[in-house]
Amino acid sequence: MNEVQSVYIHIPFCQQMCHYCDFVKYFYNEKLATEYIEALANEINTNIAGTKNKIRTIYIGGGTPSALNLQQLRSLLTIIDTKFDIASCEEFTIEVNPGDIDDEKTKLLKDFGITRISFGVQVMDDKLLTELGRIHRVSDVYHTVDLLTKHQFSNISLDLIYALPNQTVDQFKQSLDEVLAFNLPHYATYGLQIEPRTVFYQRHKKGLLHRPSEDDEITMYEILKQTMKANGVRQYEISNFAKPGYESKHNLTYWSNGYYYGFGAGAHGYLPDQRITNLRPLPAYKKEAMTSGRPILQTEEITLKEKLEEEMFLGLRKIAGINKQSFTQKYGFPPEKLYKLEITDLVDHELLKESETTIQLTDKGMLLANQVFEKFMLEDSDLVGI
Ligand SMILES: C[S@@+](CC[C@H](N)C(=O)[O-])C[C@H]1O[C@@H](n2cnc3c(N)ncnc32)[C@H](O)[C@@H]1O
Ligand SMILES: C[S@@+](CC[C@H](N)C(=O)[O-])C[C@H]1O[C@@H](n2cnc3c(N)ncnc32)[C@H](O)[C@@H]1O
Ligand code: SF4
Repeated sequence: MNEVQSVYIHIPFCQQMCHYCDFVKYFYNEKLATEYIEALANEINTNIAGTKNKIRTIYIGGGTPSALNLQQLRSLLTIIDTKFDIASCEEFTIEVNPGDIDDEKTKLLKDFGITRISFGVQVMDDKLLTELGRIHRVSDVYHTVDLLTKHQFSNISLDLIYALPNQTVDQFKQSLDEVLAFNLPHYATYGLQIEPRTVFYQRHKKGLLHRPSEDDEITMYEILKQTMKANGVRQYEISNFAKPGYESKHNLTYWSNGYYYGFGAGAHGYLPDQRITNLRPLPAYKKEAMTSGRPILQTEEITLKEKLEEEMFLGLRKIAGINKQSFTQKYGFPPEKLYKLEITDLVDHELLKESETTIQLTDKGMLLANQVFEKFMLEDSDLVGI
């Protein structure tokens, strides 16, 4: 599909700075956030002509979109509602942090046609939450699930992080059982990454972070996969699990190498053959968004070589893997034409499995995904004669 399917909108404000997080975010401040929504409106209006444009998915992420106050949320949703046809949109997600929404905010989200909530829980243990620098507590999780249910939100995705400092395998199991008891249709579960520019990174460098062993992390991932399966929540991506029909359509745009707009500070977009990265610092973003409406840090042309590499890295993240026929339709030749040796080698090492129709990661391949993806990097000379 050669058209833009999705819209991502970034809200870079949080009530807290979690110790592990390096996404684009600032402490929430009412004035700053109001100015930001104005800048965002200008960026969207400059880049999207007309009104009620058809789009398959919209995702408001952050930062913490639910940190905005009622008026700011209303302004944001009004801009989106003017520019995009929400009624025909297949999935409209907003990220919500536990304890951040009340009756009024939840009703507003419902009234504006939001269909999916991505809920940032991380772990069901007050001590571990405190150590992560989170401000919510387990009781907030229960309260927010009740509120969402009361307002008839049923398409909820819950985020967990595992392999946290001081977390045992048993504690992880307990968190998993507790969130599965909510019986939600979607769970995203990430192994903790230690990112530069975070408190955890500094502690890690000083040897002060007590992370679980690699074996424990692998055990947690295996428990995760087994427990989800036993509960009828199917793995459809390395870190994502859903009941049938609830796979995230927005994220599937990313993993299918589809096109999307990215609006807001630090957001990235992928438009036909161009990757666009927005300015990250808030003052620079605001200034440019208010003047030119194009607050862009860089625009990169995506060459065929990069497109093919990304098709493989992103496609293999999906449990369904790469469909050879779809690949051939898109590029005019099958993946084996370019990657025959690599595929054979990875199959021999039990990192990939190949059938007539698909190429997929094995369970072992999922644990070593980055090593697999590396093998699909190309040299310009590989494309000669293609
Ligand atoms: C950037 S956050 C935004 C959503 C929301 N503010 C929250 O905190 O849940 C999106 C998700 O990324 C994941 N995440 C962020 N930093 C991470 C890290 N260093 N390692 C693993 N997962 C991380 C968390 O699960 C989080 O829910
Ligand atoms: C880590 S994912 C979590 C998705 C969630 N588990 C779900 O299934 O809905 C979401 C985060 O990725 C980042 N993100 C997603 N799309 C983005 C884009 N186009 N530009 C910049 N950041 C993006 C945002 O920080 C967002 O909070
Ligand atoms: S994890 Fe979420 S709430 Fe915490 S700092 Fe990152 S974006 Fe903000």
